[in-house]
Amino acid sequence: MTTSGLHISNVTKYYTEGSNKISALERVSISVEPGELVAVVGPSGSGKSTFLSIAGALLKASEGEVNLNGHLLSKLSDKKLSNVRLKEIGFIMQSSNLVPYLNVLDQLLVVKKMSGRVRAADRAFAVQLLEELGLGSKLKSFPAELSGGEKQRTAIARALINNPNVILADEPTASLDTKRAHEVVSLIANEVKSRRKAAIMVTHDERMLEYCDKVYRMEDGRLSLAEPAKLEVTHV
Ligand SMILES: Nc1ncnc2c1ncn2[C@@H]1O[C@H](COP(=O)(O)OP(=O)(O)OP(=O)(O)O)[C@@H](O)[C@H]1O
Repeated sequence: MTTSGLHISNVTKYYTEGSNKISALERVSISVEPGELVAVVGPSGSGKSTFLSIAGALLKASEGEVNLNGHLLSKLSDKKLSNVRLKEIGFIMQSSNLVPYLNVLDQLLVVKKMSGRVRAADRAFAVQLLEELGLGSKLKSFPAELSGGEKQRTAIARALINNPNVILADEPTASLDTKRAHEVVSLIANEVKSRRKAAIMVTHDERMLEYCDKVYRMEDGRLSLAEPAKLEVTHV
């Protein structure tokens, strides 16, 4: 039976700088089930980017294991890892990173093209996702014609187009005002619930924690479940 969701066990990551060994993560463990949105908060330099890169198969753990929807990442070749990244993971980054010369619909279809042919059903799914995210009237608009919130919503739809099992979001509200930030994170939460994705969001933004099922805190490379009463979010 395939293990669904994202399961990270005892992951340690060392960086070497000359003769120095820097420990960025220490025996980090977390399980995220389908339909769950968890937040990771913590001060700058605590290891959040390293953690998200390892969860997203962009960086290898020094020790420990990542099980991503049944794939044990330490056992995969680089080619298989890039396939896992393309098919199993949707990334939402701080800035939407849209291609300036593609319209909103094509931003999604170009991702589909990278993993094969674009079928009529793919186009229909892309339109459905964009409609769900309130972009039904913007299919032919170019990034320069969109607001910050619309760009980020396009990035959410793009993260979902390959129907990945895991969503990883890195400070998705960094460039948004309060209203747009709420809109974007509540849409991420809705998609995670309705499409049963296992999702992790790294955030400095305290206002967004209400949308999350669990909040973890990263401190000096160690990850722990935050008690709501003790939660302190560090702003940078
Ligand atoms: N490529 C690298 N080589 C050496 N040390 C690194 C490298 N990347 C990160 N580090 C170190 O690992 C630790 C964790 O860094 P990381 O970027 O994961 O933290 P972060 O919580 O994401 O910080 P921020 O919120 O500022 O992005 C820090 O001490 C950092 O200096």
